[in-house]
Amino acid sequence: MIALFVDKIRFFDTTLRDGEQTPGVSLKPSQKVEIATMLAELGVSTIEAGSAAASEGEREALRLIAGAGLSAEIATFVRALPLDIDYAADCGADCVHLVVPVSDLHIGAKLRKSREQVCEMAWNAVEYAKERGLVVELSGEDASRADPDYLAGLFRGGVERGADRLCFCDTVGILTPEQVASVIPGLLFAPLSIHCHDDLGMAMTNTLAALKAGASAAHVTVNGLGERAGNTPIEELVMALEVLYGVQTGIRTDGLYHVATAVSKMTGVPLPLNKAIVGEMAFTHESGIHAHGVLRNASTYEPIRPEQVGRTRRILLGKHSGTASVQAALHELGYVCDEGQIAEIVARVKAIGDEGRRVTDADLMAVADSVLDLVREPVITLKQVTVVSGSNVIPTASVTLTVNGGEVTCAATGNGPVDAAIEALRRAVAGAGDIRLEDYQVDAITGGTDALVDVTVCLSKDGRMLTSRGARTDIIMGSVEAMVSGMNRLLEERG
Ligand SMILES: CC(=O)SCCNC(=O)CCNC(=O)[C@H](O)C(C)(C)COP(=O)(O)OP(=O)(O)OC[C@H]1O[C@@H](n2cnc3c(N)ncnc32)[C@H](O)[C@@H]1OP(=O)(O)O
Ligand SMILES: CC(=O)C(=O)O
Repeated sequence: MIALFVDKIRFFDTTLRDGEQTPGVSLKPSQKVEIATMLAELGVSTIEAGSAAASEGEREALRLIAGAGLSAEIATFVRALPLDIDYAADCGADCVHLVVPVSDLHIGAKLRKSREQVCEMAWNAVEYAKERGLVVELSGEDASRADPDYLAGLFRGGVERGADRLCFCDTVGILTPEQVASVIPGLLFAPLSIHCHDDLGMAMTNTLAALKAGASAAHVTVNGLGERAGNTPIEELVMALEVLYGVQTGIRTDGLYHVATAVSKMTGVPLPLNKAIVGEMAFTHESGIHAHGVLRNASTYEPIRPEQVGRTRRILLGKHSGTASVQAALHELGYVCDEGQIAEIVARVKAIGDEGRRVTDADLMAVADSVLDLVREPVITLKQVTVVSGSNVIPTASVTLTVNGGEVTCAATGNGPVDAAIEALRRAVAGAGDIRLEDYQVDAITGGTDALVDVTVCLSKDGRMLTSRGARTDIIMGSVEAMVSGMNRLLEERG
């Protein structure tokens, strides 16, 4: 374990300010309130809810979040201007993140002012924010490229005028941990935060280095969202601190995945598959040797338990699978096979993988049925599907199925034709079981508008999950095929 400077680290979450500065991301006030509530429940100390000066919508969000009675301190970004500070106070913020450019580049090229003028602006703003009853976190923007003596003087003067906390911003992500270790100890005139950007992939490393060198708070965002390459991801920092440094962060780690997926959905920024902690593959295993090890003892290939961050382990089948993982999947699906049958099933699973395809549960069941010579009458058969969609109609689908021998016709509307068709299918089988769509993924196997579309769905019934696929040139029929195949498997008698 490496000792950190303070026992209790504060997490200043800026998902709703720097995170929302991710180009193309824009949240409605109601979405901001939803995310702020989740962040407070997670246990962060401060939520930077936005930039009050930016727009009426931002002020509306700030008013709502500040009035929501959350346990976290509510902050807003402000420039060193009375107007911005007035917005913050009038909206009910607890705290201002008062940002002042401190490098000669930013002072000269951007503000076109002198070092002395910027000090004056910063100090006047601190005094004014204190008069308005706000907690002040005085931040040095582009501090990594500032003259350290000038920065120290500006910070010291700010604290003398009432600043409660300070923040060192590595605005363009150019620090090294060695520079952090040398500069941070000279700036501890008040509790100091570190705000890192990930332009060179160093945000996490530099944040940890600052916490070792004397900083007591880390600026973080969910999923590492933020300007350009983003900021330090809360999920990675919290888990690194807990697991590698033995720090009790006070963050409810089992809520991290829920917040990550909710933020990804609301911002429209997908989670990279292989992202640490929250990526889809972070607790998924396919290789035979890994799956075999994990099935005997999960620690062999998992540094932390998935449940610690609100996740579950998955073992996927494909061309890298071995006997142990195929056997475990067959057992889970209720099949009893001898050694020869398993060897044949493993060979056929690998053959599907060699064709470049994912192996779903329904694929495995089809292979197993064929190897075991099991003949199953399908519970449902599709007789027809009709979909209407266009510029002036609500997407509507009707389906006719035979379900356990009886004919059922159902219709539904949806957000689009696929959604309508899936809902119509769900309604048509409702008498046989409540089947829910948990996940829907689509890949175009070839380029162009005539591409073969590969749809994978994850369905659940009574807590049992199952994946299945459909592949057609028509996305609606590919989706229907995946649904019908999966529903059939979920409705079959097991054993
Ligand atoms: C590193 C960071 O993440 S900094 C935070 C970035 N966040 C944002 O920009 C929030 C969203 N921004 C906005 O909505 C708008 O830019 C506003 C409302 C803040 C300002 O809009 P405008 O008044 O039209 O100004 P514009 O965006 O063109 O330029 C920024 C102005 O702020 C000034 N400024 C920039 N930083 C500061 C500061 N810390 N303190 C005081 N003034 C500042 C600039 O000098 C410029 O003013 P000038 O044209 O008089 O020189
Ligand atoms: C303030 C801020 O977001 C930065 O300097 O990066």
